[in-house]
Amino acid sequence: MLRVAVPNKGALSEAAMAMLSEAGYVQRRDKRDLVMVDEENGVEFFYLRPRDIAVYVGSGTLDIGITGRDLFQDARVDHGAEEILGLGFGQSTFRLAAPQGSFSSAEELAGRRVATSYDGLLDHWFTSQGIEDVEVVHLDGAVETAVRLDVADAIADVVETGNTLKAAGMEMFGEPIMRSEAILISRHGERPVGIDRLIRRIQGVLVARRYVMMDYDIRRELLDQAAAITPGLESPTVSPLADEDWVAVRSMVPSGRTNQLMDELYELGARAILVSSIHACRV
Ligand SMILES: Nc1ncnc2c1ncn2[C@@H]1O[C@H](COP(=O)(O)OP(=O)(O)OP(=O)(O)O)[C@@H](O)[C@H]1O
Ligand SMILES: O=P(O)(O)OC[C@H]1O[C@H](OP(=O)(O)OP(=O)(O)O)[C@H](O)[C@@H]1O
Ligand SMILES: [Mg+2]
Repeated sequence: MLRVAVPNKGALSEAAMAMLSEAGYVQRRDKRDLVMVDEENGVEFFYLRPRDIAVYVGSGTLDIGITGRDLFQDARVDHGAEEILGLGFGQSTFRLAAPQGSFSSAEELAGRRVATSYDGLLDHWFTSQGIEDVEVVHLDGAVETAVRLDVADAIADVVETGNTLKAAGMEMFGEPIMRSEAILISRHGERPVGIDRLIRRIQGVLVARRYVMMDYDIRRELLDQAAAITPGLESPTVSPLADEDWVAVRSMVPSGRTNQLMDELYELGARAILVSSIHACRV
């Protein structure tokens, strides 16, 4: 059986389970369940702390898992596991922050103390930037309070809306250290049975979420121009209409651009433009 790691709580848990359910896998109903066997699909799901998932997959105990890119880089098991796919949820940035007016660039942190829960990631980043003698202070959470309590001069933490920092009287400075989202990770090189099918199913969910189906009618002589607006994944489907001067076109388009594309098509002369959502797909 394929052994899959799923975040058991925190910011990624619900969305990860929703994505797996959408991909046709059975997920646990009770939050206390640690393992769920999906007999029909030949997959065993293990519900683990997202921070630990990189370790399980990196060591080869589990075949594939969902975690955060920031957590994966923090765990530094890159030699054992690799990112296969960004999943488009759990988006955040990892940023430096300090009480208003304290610092304006990362370079000013040389010789200072910076608190974080992501010390592996932060240590590595300071080294890569050539910023020396930074004392990285590890804290388990609630990092925003570290400066007020004088265990650090600045912090580095996950920022989603920025509300937590603002409420703590802190401001961000410097460029983001990294941009994160939930990712699928697996062991380098190995392809256990069933893994390709799971990846394909997840890719199907991503495409179904990111694309919609667009249908329209267009005069035959304008088809090339219309196809350039909606090229589809491979190429649009073109069907004849009873009126030989017109054709019907069907194409997948990015869901975020639907209205712009409809405007462009209408202005070109397309009519009966319909948009429908994609329930599931395999690309
Ligand atoms: N608003 C957010 N707060 C925290 N993590 C977020 C947020 N949005 C996205 N994430 C992502 O979720 C992951 C962190 O998950 P989680 O919150 O479970 O970890 P944790 O903070 O270490 O755990 P806990 O808060 O339970 O101690 C990271 O990959 C992070 O980038
Ligand atoms: O930018 P925002 O939308 O405000 O979200 C980011 C905050 O959320 C997380 O904290 P969490 O609730 O996980 O607590 P923790 O710090 O104890 O992990 C993270 O550590 C930030 O503090
Ligand atoms: Mg947290």
